[in-house]
Amino acid sequence: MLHVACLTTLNPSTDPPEQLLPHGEKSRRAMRAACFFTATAASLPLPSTSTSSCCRRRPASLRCSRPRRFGGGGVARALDERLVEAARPAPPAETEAEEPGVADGGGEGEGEGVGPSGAREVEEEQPARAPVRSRRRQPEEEEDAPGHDRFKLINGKEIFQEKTYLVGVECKRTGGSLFSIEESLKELEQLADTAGLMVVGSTYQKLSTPNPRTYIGSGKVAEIKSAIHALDIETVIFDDELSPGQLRNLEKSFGGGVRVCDRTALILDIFNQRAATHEAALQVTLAQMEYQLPRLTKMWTHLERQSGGQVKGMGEKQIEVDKRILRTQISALRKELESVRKHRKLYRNRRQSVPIPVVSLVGYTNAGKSTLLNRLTGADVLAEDKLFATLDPTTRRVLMKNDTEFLLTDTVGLIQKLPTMLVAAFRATLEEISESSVVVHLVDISHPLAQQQIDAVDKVLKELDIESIPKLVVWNKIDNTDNPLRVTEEAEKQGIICISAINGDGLEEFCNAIQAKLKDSLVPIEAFVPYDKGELLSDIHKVGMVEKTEYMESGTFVKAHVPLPLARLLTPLRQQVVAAL
Ligand SMILES: Nc1nc2c(ncn2[C@@H]2O[C@H](COP(=O)(O)OP(=O)(O)OP(=O)(O)O)[C@@H](O)[C@H]2O)c(=O)[nH]1
Ligand SMILES: [Mg+2]
Repeated sequence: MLHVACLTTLNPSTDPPEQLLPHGEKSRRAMRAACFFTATAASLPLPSTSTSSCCRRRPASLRCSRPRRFGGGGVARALDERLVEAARPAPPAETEAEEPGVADGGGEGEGEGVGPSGAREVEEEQPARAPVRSRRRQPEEEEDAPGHDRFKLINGKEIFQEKTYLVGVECKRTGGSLFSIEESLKELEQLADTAGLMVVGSTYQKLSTPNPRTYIGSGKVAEIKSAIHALDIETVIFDDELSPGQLRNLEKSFGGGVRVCDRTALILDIFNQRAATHEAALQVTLAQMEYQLPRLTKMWTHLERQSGGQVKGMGEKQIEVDKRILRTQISALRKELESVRKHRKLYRNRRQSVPIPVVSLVGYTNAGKSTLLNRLTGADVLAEDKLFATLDPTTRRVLMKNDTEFLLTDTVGLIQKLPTMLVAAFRATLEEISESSVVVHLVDISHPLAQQQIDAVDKVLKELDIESIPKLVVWNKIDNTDNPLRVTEEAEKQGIICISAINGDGLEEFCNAIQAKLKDSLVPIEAFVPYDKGELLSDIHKVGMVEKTEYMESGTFVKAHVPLPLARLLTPLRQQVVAAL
């Protein structure tokens, strides 16, 4: 079971969601705290998996280098605080409600280049508080609590829309980026929206190289700090992956409980929100833990402070303990994932024993893959105008007009700057693609960045090493283009099929093109099928292309193109041809 982990509510069963939100003047911060859920299986001991039906989740379980009093942190924070809770000595009764101190950080570049309101003052400013409890809002609270209108229902869960500011960097040196900085920020905004955040502003900076301490220059840091105050920002998201040190330094510079995270954490959070199966949940949790490992901070300096420095160095030691616990969890998760994968492989092998060719749908997120699968097979896969609607591959049978069939597999959507740990985590899922007979690269041709999206997908496909599999490029959403006729003409010139998965245009041509591609992957055979093996003949008709059949005294002579597994199965009958004729 995938636990819903409220950051300071370590046991959902003992902290029922009915517990009340604080309201009145505490409301804004308190609300952030109260909705601070993450569906990540990040608990100690080893997380188990399956989406919890539990109530409210905090949006974007975005990392935070240190525990906070309110809001903040998501998965990373859940891990941090869990580790603190698991290992901290029982406090005396009157101090029970105290926050376990804030980290001084530690790690590269720590504390350097911070703004005038240094981290320490900011930390001291934060008031002591009672442990944050997860709870549902009571109806009577709805109107009282300022910001109640910022709760949004996403995937059946109530998400608090944090005010978010986006930051990008255009690096002159690295160049070669598929997307311009404006385009990339626009996509980041879509990702933030998918995660349930409320984007209220953005900025970017052109740099020859990113600042190793704060990623952006000090002037930009100051500018963002002003925006944070002016717009009441709660979360700042960077468009590129930040180092643990950069994250910490930025949080210190911005101060005031503002959360800083990066695109990777945001994507991980969306995946976490959307993981619907055991395997997907395991994969996402593993990726999140691996992301978090180098970002664990020493949270134990509160002990050093409390004891007047007598336990100096304890924070240092504790971080090692925390890391060890996390590593143990990671290796247990890997083992669990391995066994889940073994099961799936068994299932796949069974599927391969039915010699129906498999066609994989790949493409940029939101290209319309699930819509196409649903349209062709009557499946009921979630298709919506959000990024990463699909995480798990779904396979369905498509019956073509001439009674031949193939299996169509919908896969997880791809995106530029896909976090490497996610590619690694989802490699096994993506490997299904490598076992298909044809790969369909579905493109949202109505998207202004269609070409960049094509290039980004090709880049990942190259990594998967599947170039030997016949590929069919299909332009989808033709109905959504300004000039469908001109686009179709252009497509014809390039031998590309145009479809509209939503209204069904071009689906017949699509199926014919699949059939032609499949033929490329079929093996020509001639076989003599005895009448008592009639089911083999019907398999040949179903999955192959029959050129000639001749009914003879004791069986049928057939000349056809069939998938390799079936050709193998027919080997003895192929040898009988000579004898039969
Ligand atoms: N106008 C138009 N919209 C489409 C078409 N096909 C899909 N859509 C819409 O595009 C959005 C995304 O569709 P999905 O099928 O979820 O896309 P996907 O490729 O499966 O997305 P991920 O699962 O995120 O990778 C939905 O709102 C669909 O209704 C089409 O042919 N025309
Ligand atoms: Mg989908």
